[in-house]
Amino acid sequence: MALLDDDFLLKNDMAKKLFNDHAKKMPIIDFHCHLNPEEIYENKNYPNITRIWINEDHYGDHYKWRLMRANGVPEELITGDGDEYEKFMAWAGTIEKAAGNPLYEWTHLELRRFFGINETFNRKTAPAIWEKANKMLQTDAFKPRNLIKNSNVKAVCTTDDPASDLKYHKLLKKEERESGFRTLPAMRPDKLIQLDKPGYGEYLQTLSEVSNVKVTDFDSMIKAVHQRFEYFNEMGGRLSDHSLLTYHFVEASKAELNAIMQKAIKDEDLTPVEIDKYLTGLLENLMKFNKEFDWTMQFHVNSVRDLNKPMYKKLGADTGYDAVGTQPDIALHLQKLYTKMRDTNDVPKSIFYSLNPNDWMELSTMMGAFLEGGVQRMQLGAGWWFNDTAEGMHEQLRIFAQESLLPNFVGMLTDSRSFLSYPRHEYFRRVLCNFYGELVEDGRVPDDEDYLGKIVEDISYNNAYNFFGFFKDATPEKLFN
Ligand SMILES: O=C(O)[C@@H](O)[C@H](O)[C@H](O)C(=O)CO
Repeated sequence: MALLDDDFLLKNDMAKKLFNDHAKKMPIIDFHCHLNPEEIYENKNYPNITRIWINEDHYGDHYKWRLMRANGVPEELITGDGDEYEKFMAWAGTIEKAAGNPLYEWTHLELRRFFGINETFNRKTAPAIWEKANKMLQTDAFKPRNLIKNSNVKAVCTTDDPASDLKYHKLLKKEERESGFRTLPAMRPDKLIQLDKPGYGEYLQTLSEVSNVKVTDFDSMIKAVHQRFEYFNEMGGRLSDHSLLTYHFVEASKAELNAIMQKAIKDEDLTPVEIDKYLTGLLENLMKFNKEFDWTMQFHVNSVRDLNKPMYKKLGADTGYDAVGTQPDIALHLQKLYTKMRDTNDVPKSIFYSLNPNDWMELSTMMGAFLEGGVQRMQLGAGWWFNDTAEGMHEQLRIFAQESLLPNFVGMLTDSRSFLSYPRHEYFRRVLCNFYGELVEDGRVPDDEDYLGKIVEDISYNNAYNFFGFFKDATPEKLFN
C-alpha cells in the first residue's frame, strides 16, 4: 500500500465503508488541547512552517523535539535561536529516520491535508516544501481560526489555570458565530496540585485576588476554588483536568491540611505523605465541585516529568524530557478516593488517562463500579502521549469495549499545541473503523453498516456533543445562536 493511501489503516471492506461513509464526515470536538487562546484570538499567520510545526517562541511540539534530539540535532536547531530554515531541514533529516514512529505518519498527513503536498518529506524534498508551505502559510486559509474551522472543529477546549481571567475566551465568544467554533476553558489547577513547587504561596495570593476570597487556610482556598468554578462555568467551561504524576490516597484532619499548607507557603520541605494528604483533601473538593457543576473531571496519571534537570532549568516543563510513570498501585489509590466520594454521592463524570498502559485494565474495571446516574459517566481516555499510536489507540479501544460499552466513548482529542494536529482525529477514526471492521471479519459483530456506522459516528462526535454539554443552548443543526 502506498504511504497514507486513501485506505491506510483500513484493512477490510467494512472498515473502509465505516470510515469513508460515516466517521470521516463527522465534525470534531477537541475537548483537551494546549492551544493558546490568545493565538486563536489574535489569529495571525505564521511566518514559516518551522514556527507552526516545530517551535513558536516559548513553546512548541516537544514530540518533534525528542526525535530531533535522538537524531543528534543540536539544541539551537530545536528550541534554540538557530536559523529557522536549518531547523526545518533538521526536522526533514529526523523524519527520514522516523519510519515506524507515529510522527512519520502525522507529518506526512499534515502536509497532505493542509498543504496538498503528497511527496515524501525528506532532506531532498524539504527545500521545495519550505517554499510552497511558507507561501500558503501567508494566506487566510492558514490563519489559526480558519485552520480550526476548516478542520470541521466545532469546539476547542484549552487548558487554563483557575486564576486565568479567560480574557481571550470572552473575546472569542463574541465572534464564535463567524469563527464557526466555540473556544472553551478547561480548568487545570496544576499550581494548586504542585504545592511542593516554588511559588505556591505567591499563587495563593493570586488566587485570593482573582476570586475575591482571602486565602489563608485550606477552607478559604477551597472557597476561592469554588468561585473559579462558578466563573469558568459562566464562561462555558465544562471540564477540569488533573495531572497526577503519582498519587496515594491518604486522609488528613483539617488541622493537618492547614499545617501542610503553611509549610508549603514557606517553601519548607514536605514529606510524600504530607503531599498525598493535601492532594487527597484537594481532589475530594474538586470532585465535589465537578459533580455540583456537572463537569467532567479528567485525570492524567502515572507520568514522570522533567527527568533531565539541567534542561528543565533551561527550557521548563513540556519540553520533551518526560516518561511513563511506574507507580504500580495508582489505580488502587484512585479506587480508594472514588469509593470514599461515592459515599456522599460526589462522584463526577470522569475520564482517566494513564501514561502507563498497565493501569488500563485496573482503571477501566474500577470505573465499572461507579457508573450510576447517566450514560457512561466513567470513561477510559484515548491513548495518551506515548500511547498516541495506532497500537495504543487500538489497545484502549479493545479494553474499553471488553470492560464496558465502547459505543458510549467520547473519542479522541489532540492534546496538542499546534493548529496542524487535527488529522490526529482522522488517524484515530481510521483505527476505530478498522477495530470494528476486524470484529466483522471475525464474525464477532454483525456485518451491518447502519448499526456500526452509527457507532463510529457517535464515537467521532455525537457522544462528545451530548456528554460534555458545550452546546446546551443549541441543537446539533444550529450550534451558535
Ligand atoms: O496534559 C498533559 O499533562 C500532557 O498532555 C502534557 O501537556 C504533554 O506535554 C502533552 O502535550 C502530551 O501530549
